Amino acid sequence: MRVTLAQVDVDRHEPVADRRRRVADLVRGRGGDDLVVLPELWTTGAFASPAWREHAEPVPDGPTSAALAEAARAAGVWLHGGSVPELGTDGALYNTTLLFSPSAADPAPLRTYRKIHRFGFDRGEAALMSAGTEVVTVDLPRARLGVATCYDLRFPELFRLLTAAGAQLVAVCAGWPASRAEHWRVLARARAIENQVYVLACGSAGSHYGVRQTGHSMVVDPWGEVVAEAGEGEELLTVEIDLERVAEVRRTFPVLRDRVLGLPTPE
Ligand SMILES: O=C(O)CCC(=O)C(=O)O
Repeated sequence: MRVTLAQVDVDRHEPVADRRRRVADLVRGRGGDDLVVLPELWTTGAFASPAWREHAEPVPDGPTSAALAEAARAAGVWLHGGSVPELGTDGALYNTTLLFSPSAADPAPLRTYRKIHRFGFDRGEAALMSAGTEVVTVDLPRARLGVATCYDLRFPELFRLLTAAGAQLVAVCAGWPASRAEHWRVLARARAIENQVYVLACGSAGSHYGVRQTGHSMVVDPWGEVVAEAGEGEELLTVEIDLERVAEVRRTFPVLRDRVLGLPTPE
């Protein structure tokens, strides 16, 4: 399975509409991939709280959903479209991941995940956005993908629920600050090791609203090895994933079977 993490530079000086076009073009060029993953809140920037409401969009009737759905179909790829500030029908804002199937004939061409753990303690996202409540997995043609966003990475119980729901890969879109780059690296590996899943951790590049981004998107295998890692700038990180590796690690080192507190063992 060929996966590309698109570590987009989210510069506040690039107008949102221009970046939307640029990213849709980038996706359109990814024919041959099985899955493309974008970062968190890449239209505005993950720390651009003053701009979120202005650029919030309804889902699925907003401009980013339309542009990405078209691009995913044109490229014939599954697309994890990172996340956008969603304007809910209740008037609230959500940090919402958009996942597109390449087929318009799919009965559910767009699935969504609203970020559960909001960052900022009592400021920023935690104050301005509402929390999602649903744990989401999506069946790709050859694998079950779990979905998490940025700060969610700090909550192992979410990843355990995704694993119990059968996820073999977990995509984490992020806008992780460079000041905590080491946490990004360690937590992505920890979530992969403890759940024996691939972690596809896609961050953004650049600097916006005074927050320099970590970059360093990475693909971590179910043994915790970093199989590919980006630098700090905008970059496409493409990697071939061997899904057999999940079964192999779980078979040869069956730690998930030894859990005594809680959830059922995944298949
Ligand atoms: O947990 C962190 O250190 C960063 C989280 C974050 O930036 C976010 O969720 O937007």
